[in-house]
Amino acid sequence: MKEAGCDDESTNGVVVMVEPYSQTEQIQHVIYRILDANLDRAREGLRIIEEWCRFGLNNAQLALECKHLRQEIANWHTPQMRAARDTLGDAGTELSHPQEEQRANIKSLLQANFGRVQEAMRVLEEYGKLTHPNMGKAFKQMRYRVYTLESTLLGYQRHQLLLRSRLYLVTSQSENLLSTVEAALKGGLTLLQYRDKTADDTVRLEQAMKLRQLCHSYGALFIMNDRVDLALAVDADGVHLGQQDMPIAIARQLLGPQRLIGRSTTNSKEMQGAIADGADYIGVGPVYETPTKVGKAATGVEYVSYAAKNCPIPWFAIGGIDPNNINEVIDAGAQRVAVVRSLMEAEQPTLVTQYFLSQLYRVKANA
Ligand SMILES: Cc1ncc(COP(=O)(O)OP(=O)(O)O)c(N)n1
Ligand SMILES: Cc1ncsc1CCOP(=O)(O)O
Ligand SMILES: [Mg+2]
Repeated sequence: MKEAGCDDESTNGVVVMVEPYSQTEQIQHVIYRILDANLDRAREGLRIIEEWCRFGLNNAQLALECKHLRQEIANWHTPQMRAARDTLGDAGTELSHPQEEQRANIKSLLQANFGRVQEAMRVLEEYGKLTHPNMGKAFKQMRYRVYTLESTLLGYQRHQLLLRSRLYLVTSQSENLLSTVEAALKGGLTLLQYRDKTADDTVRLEQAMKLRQLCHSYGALFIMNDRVDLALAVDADGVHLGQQDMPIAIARQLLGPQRLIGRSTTNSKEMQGAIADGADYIGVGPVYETPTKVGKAATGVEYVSYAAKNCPIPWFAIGGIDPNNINEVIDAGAQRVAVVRSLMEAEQPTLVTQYFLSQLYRVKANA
């Protein structure tokens, strides 16, 4: 800010005090500087997000929304705001937080930039109200568009990762729960379901939270078995629901469109129902009888062949699948499988994961 009253000019030896900037002008100048800095900040953040939508996800629609937002922001950037810029005199240019120097992965890079854009828009909304009657309203609307963009982008990334996942580990109770899961993640696992039918909710919550963090640190998806409430509580990527669990429509209302919902199916009728209800993926089985699901009749590989010909959404053959019969399941048409004991009871879960994946990647994915 210019110091008030310090400018003077000499005319014919007579010192004439130049009218200092009025207080109103000084404040206006400061507001323009704030608006200028935050208009730039919002555009820069959006550009970083746009590059990922365009080159990382090949998603023209999301990239276009970033571009439209950037253009709309640019329309508010007036010459007076640009003229108020004083980079050398800006005490904030040297300030940076250690967290800004590090980004663990794309997810945290995107999160940081969404945060930056939303913060800048909030500043523009508030200070904009002092400058133009419509600026506050315009930036409020844009801020909500950015929230929607963030949630759409997250949902899109989840679906993409689901499509890429060939192996699904469903957990069982184990003293080595975390180390076994981590070993599988090291072998390339990208999809995990936490399943514990008997533990207290306090234990489930604690384990689910740890597993979600672990999965996300490896860039894998984390799904909660049976419980929509726990899925929300630990910010899971989705939930797996059986035929006796909550109806998909209600789960969808609670979870929103961006989280994944899986459904168990044992026959064509259940498969068609799950698809009609909007499941993101289905379980197909138990293919073989299994002590993990006592009393549930095996469907045989015939149902796997039926799914291969008729299921348009991602599906996972499940039930009694192990390294000895995986090729029989693949020959029946499976491209994705889910297992419990084969990994939870493996001596070397990393190697078994790698073996399963090597077999499953031999076949091309359709859905
Ligand atoms: C991938 C996958 N498929 C099927 C199931 C079984 O779900 P459900 O029938 O609800 O039985 P429980 O797992 O709740 O005992 C599953 N969990 N995952
Ligand atoms: C939960 C579930 N649903 C159908 S089969 C099954 C259990 C599969 O376990 P395993 O891989 O140990 O046979
Ligand atoms: Mg269930």
